[in-house]
Amino acid sequence: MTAKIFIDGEHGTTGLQIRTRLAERRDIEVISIPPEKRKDADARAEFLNAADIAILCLPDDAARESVSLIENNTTRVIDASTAHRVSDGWTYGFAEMDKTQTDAIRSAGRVANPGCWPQGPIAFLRPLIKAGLLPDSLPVTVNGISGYSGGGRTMIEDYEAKGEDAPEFMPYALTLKHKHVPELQAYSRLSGAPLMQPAVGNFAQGMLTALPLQLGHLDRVPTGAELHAALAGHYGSVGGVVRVAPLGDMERTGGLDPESHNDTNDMTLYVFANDARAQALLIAVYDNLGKGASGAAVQNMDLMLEGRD
Ligand SMILES: NC(=O)C1=CN([C@@H]2O[C@H](COP(=O)(O)OP(=O)(O)OC[C@H]3O[C@@H](n4cnc5c(N)ncnc54)[C@H](OP(=O)(O)O)[C@@H]3O)[C@@H](O)[C@H]2O)C=CC1
Ligand SMILES: CC(=O)N[C@@H](CCC(=O)OP(=O)(O)O)C(=O)O
Repeated sequence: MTAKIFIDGEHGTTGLQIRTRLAERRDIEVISIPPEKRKDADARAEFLNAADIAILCLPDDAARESVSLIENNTTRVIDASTAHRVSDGWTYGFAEMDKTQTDAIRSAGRVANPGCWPQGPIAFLRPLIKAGLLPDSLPVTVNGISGYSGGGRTMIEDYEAKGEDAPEFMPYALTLKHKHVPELQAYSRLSGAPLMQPAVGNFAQGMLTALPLQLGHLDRVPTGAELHAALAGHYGSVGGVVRVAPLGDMERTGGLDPESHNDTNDMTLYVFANDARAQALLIAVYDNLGKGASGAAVQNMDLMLEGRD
């Protein structure tokens, strides 16, 4: 039977992107709530309970409300918000992070779609810690830049109103309490909280995340080639959409254009290193609305459909 998909928040930034990605699909039926009823809890409950998979593209509180409105045990959920990413009973929707994660998503009833910022750092840290090349106690700082669509409708309207007067590069999360720190720590398997220093740029879409690593204090310092080989081995064996670029020995590269992966679900991991100084720099490039949000949601939906009885 054709699976019924309900996108709660279909008219927002993430929801619209998912709608577009599903537009040509004939193997599923997207059931859409009339726009004027999109905040009517009774109407949402009806659609949520009629769906085989509900994809929540809502603010956190509304996402929690949607889950509470589901009264059956047949509607499966993908939540794109931050509400359930480290909650019991939820499967983290980053398929490539472990060999077992794809199967876990296939059979899950509740999938938390990852935040855009943590995905790059987790893509590096989880396999490297697992391989024993980095300790879980490593002090980690993440920086990077995202297009303004990462802030949803309000930020998009704000940047588009300012046009060229909007700041080109604006660091934020200055309280050092960014909402993605808990999932980044949990799924990287770090023992301490990473320090996140995100920034938003005056471009709509696309992002990169960077992990500069000082490794000189480690008992055993991994070389850049070892870090690269471990990542290439991991992503070569898990399948999926994460690709490892050849080991970088260059002053600069156009591959690090944060907009270069726009409208795809791809992620490319770059490793740069100065072994003599025991330093490495790990950079991930992806689309905040692709692998960072809507692309990952569709990837997770497809895995869940494969896992249907
Ligand atoms: N943009 C991005 O890059 C990413 C976003 N996310 C997450 O996805 C979720 C959606 O974000 P995004 O699409 O950017 O946000 P938007 O603000 O663009 O869209 C949110 C949508 O939800 C609707 N909405 C708000 N409150 C309610 C409610 N109580 N009941 C029903 N609908 C409601 C909004 O309607 P209205 O506009 O009329 O208020 C809007 O259509 C958020 O949790 C966000 O953090 C995750 C990863 C990346
Ligand atoms: C540029 C910008 O503001 N980006 C958003 C993150 C978008 C995102 O991933 O939000 P979720 O946690 O809902 O997944 C921020 O840093 O708050």
